[in-house]
Amino acid sequence: MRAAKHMTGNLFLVGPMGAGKTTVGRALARHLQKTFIDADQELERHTGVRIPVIFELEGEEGFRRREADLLRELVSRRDIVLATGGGAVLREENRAALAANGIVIYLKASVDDLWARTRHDRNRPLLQTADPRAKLAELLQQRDPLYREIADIVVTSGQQSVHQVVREIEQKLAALAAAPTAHANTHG
Ligand SMILES: Nc1ncnc2c1ncn2[C@@H]1O[C@H](COP(=O)(O)OP(=O)(O)OP(=O)(O)O)[C@@H](O)[C@H]1O
Ligand SMILES: O=C(O)C1=C[C@@H](O)[C@@H](O)[C@H](O)C1
Ligand SMILES: [Mg+2]
Repeated sequence: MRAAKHMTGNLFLVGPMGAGKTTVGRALARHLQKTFIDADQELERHTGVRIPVIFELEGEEGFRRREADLLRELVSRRDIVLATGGGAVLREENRAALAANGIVIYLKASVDDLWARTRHDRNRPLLQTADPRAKLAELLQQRDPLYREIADIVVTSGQQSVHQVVREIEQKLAALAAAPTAHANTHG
């Protein structure tokens, strides 16, 4: 029998800052005619301020609490493509909610690609350090096992175009649908 997570129509993108969750997620949703939601943008819409301001006022802990509250609500939706924040997998509660309520897609990229894609953007408070490239590498090392833990599909976005990444996701989704139990993670 297909697990409940396969029946929700939900696709959850996880992965580090700059992997392309927002960009690929939007294109994937358009392609599959699903509703696109970006968790970071939803938080900004709810609070009326940018993410660095939430970090400034409430610290990372406050941001994580808001993120977990929002995710709890979003995973109950149906037929959405959700781009999660890069640190959404840190809380066990979030990982369980994502794994149980949709197909989880881990978007991977090398540290060099992540750095190239994030270096000019100042909306990522965790990268406002003396050595943001080293921070990206450190975060990836810490979080890669957490992304993998809940991933049904892993896609490397590397040098591929957004269109190519969407096509690869679509192919891997088809393979998963043909043999869901062979790929299902332990939360399914
Ligand atoms: N496959 C790709 N090829 C080239 N550039 C890409 C690709 N995917 C995303 N980008 C670019 O990389 C930058 C970061 O992408 P995006 O904002 O989608 O990442 P993200 O995973 O959502 O990051 P965050 O977790 O910080 O929200 C954007 O400028 C985007 O246009
Ligand atoms: O990797 C992270 O911890 C973060 C990634 C972004 O998507 C935002 O959620 C925020 O900047 C924190
Ligand atoms: Mg994003």
